[in-house]
Amino acid sequence: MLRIAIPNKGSLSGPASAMLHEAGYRQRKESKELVLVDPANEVEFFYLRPRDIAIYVSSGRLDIGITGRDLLVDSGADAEAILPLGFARSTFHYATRPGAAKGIEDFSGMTIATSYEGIVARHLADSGIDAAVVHLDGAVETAIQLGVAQVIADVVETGTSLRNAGLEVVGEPIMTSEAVVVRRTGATEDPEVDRFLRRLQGVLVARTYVMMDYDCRAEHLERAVALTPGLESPTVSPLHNEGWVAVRAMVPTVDAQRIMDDLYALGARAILTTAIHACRL
Ligand SMILES: Nc1ncnc2c1ncn2[C@@H]1O[C@H](COP(=O)(O)OP(=O)(O)OP(=O)(O)O)[C@@H](O)[C@H]1O
Ligand SMILES: O=P(O)(O)OC[C@H]1O[C@H](OP(=O)(O)OP(=O)(O)O)[C@H](O)[C@@H]1O
Ligand SMILES: [Mg+2]
Repeated sequence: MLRIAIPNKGSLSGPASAMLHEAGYRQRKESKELVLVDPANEVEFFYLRPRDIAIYVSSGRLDIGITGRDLLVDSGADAEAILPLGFARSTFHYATRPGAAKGIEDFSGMTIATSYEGIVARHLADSGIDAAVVHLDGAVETAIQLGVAQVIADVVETGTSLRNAGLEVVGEPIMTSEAVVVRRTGATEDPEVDRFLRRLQGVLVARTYVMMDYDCRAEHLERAVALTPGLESPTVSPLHNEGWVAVRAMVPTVDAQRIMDDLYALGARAILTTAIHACRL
């Protein structure tokens, strides 16, 4: 039975459970459930703190887990990201009060508050900056107002928390992050893990693509197919009306409306898109 670590709280928890549910796995009904067996799919889910997940996986006690790339790097655990999942996207930045530092080189001698000491200590060492790091569990933006630090290093998504605290970003992003599936570094191939990854990839594709069907005149087919090349190649079937064909291809959801306009302009008709609920490519 595959043993999988899942975030039990925070920004990663809801979207991770939603994705697993979409992939056909049982998920817990209430947040106090910490272990859940899904016998039909032969998996066991362990709901753990996202920060601890890479550590459990690197120990070999659990086969794989879902966590943030930043949490994986911060932990220093012997685990690697094997599939990006496209949610909990964020960047990791230094920030100060306006004018307190022109660049990160001005941080020497200052104190930096963060929940991600591992990332920050390594970045400072790599940049040759001698600054003190103080660990805080959260709400790090307030550390400057309360005089605990002159600089913070924290996750930024919309930037609202920084703005509300009157802070601004200094320097380039230290890293970008999103939810990832992690596995112990160098773990051997496992068909059960591959099946799990294929299911999640199916959800990612279903979320990113729609199926498009349309009819067009045979003489316009090449130009139409150039607009809808599909993932491998579109399906083309003859229509009862001579000189017309029906075309079916997957297209990226974000481009669907523009492609429909372009197909219509080419003379295609009965242009339909339908959602993909699940797939294996
Ligand atoms: N506002 C946000 N938007 C997107 N991703 C975020 C946001 N805040 C945190 N993350 C991501 O979520 C992960 C951190 O999850 P974690 O549960 O430790 O923190 P949290 O979501 O801030 O919850 P908590 O309230 O427990 O601090 C990291 O990968 C981080 O990049
Ligand atoms: O750029 P934004 O959209 O404002 O998002 C970033 C904020 O979200 C997270 O905080 P969270 O609300 O999880 O609280 P925490 O600081 O206690 O972890 C993160 O730590 C930042 O503070
Ligand atoms: Mg947080």
